[in-house]
Amino acid sequence: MKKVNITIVGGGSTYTPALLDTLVRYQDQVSIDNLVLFDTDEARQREVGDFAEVLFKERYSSVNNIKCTTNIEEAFSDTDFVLMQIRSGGLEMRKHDEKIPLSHGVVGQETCGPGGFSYGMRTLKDFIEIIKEIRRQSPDAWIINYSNPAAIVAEATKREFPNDQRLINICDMPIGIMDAFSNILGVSRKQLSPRYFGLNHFGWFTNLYDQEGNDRLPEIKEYLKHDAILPTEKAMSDDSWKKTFEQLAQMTNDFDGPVPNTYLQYYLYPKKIVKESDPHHTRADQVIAEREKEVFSMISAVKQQNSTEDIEISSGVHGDYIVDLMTAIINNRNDLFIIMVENKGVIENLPSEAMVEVPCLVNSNNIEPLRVGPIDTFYKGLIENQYAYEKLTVDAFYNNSYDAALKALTLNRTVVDTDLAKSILNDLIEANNDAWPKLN
Ligand SMILES: NC(=O)c1ccc[n+]([C@@H]2O[C@H](COP(=O)([O-])OP(=O)(O)OC[C@H]3O[C@@H](n4cnc5c(N)ncnc54)[C@H](O)[C@@H]3O)[C@@H](O)[C@H]2O)c1
Ligand SMILES: O=P(O)(O)OC[C@H]1O[C@H](O[C@H]2[C@H](O)[C@@H](O)[C@@H](O)O[C@@H]2CO)[C@H](O)[C@@H](O)[C@@H]1O
Ligand SMILES: [Mn+2]
Repeated sequence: MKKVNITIVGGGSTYTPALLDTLVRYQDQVSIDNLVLFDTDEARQREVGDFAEVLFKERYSSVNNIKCTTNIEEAFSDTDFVLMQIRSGGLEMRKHDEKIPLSHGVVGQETCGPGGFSYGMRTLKDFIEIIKEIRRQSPDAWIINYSNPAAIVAEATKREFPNDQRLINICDMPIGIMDAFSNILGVSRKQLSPRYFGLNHFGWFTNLYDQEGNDRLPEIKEYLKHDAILPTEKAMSDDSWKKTFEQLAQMTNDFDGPVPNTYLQYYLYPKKIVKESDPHHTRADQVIAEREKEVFSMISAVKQQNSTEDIEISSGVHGDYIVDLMTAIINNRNDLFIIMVENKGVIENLPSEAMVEVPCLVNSNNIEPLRVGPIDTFYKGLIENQYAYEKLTVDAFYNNSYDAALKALTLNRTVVDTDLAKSILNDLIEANNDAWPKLN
């Protein structure tokens, strides 16, 4: 098997230990030569690097070299795969993204509404610079991006790198949802083949075929008429994720048609979401107190005993999905993944240039979207509105345009009112300061 060099950008991410664990578990499918962790936060990355040393020495010792660097010029030479999971501004800035909109009575969320807008403006600044450097050092590397807000990132990267066929934006939410569905159906997720359409964090399942070709989605819809579906993953076992999955039942029953992604709750029930949010303690506070703390305690425990034995390296679909995609490319498998791609007629009655999220067949040379065809008025209307918001956000970034930013936020279903959009935007500008381009 050909050996590959892998770089993880956001080496200090809370998701990196589980991703490394997945790479260890998949060593019969992907053989690693050199592994690089790149992060701007040296202390944070050192911790994950120390963890990697112990993990690989114990369970994957054939890896030639593991390097940690904060020097971007050292990160990408001769790399084959770059896996990206950066959080520009960290969880501290996520608090502002969530709390500022909530202080105005608007949904405060990591990737949706004004919070996603704010996070997007920060991310693009860092992200584009990193991709340029990757392409300077390793023009043929595959770049698989998880960094959020993925919809905004995908729209910007399409504009900035229009001919780059090896830059892939993905999200694990659809398969996180599929895991929960497969649990109800008693079928493993990998035996289910989804049909899905929309934008990132803004899509719907239309079918869920099993290996005999039967569509099992009607069973899910029937189930949701009287029972809630709960997340299956440990990473999603807390109350806020349970609540999110519970809302899926109402969303599915309120509208006749396909089954929505859980993220649609922020757009379809914004008043309810705000009412149930605590503007002083948001998801960012919870992640800092829980996931971040747990991951770094786990690392301390591994370092202390110099072994991973009997220590649970909390994993979920996140690591598996990115590595499954990587191995489908390496091994030319033609497997199906839900990916963000340029529409180009896949969803017949949406703009050709929209970055849609649809099932695609992936092999060593191609990412081939499955045709969706035309979609119904309700979904078309929602998606066109949301895509206009995404485009204007990217316009605001590239043109340093306050006007485009105001139009983006006014269009967003979580805001709507212009005066409200203006107040939120002004507060976000102040909080983000130099982390955003200056808007004129
Ligand atoms: N697409 C998806 O479905 C999906 C799923 C889960 C997480 N995510 C995303 O993954 C990312 C990581 O999440 P997290 O909770 O682990 O965040 P985190 O803050 O724990 O980790 C992110 C890491 O990125 C580093 N970083 C920030 N800016 C950087 C830059 N310019 N260059 C290099 N490194 C940089 C930080 O120092 C930090 O170590 C976020 O963007 C999150 O939204 C996406
Ligand atoms: O609020 P957070 O930081 O816990 O999560 C936000 C992310 O939520 C989704 O990711 C899920 C993922 O789908 C699931 O498989 C598991 O790994 O947990 C993640 C959440 O912890 C979403 O797709 C991401 O885009 C969000 O960043
Ligand atoms: Mn996602």
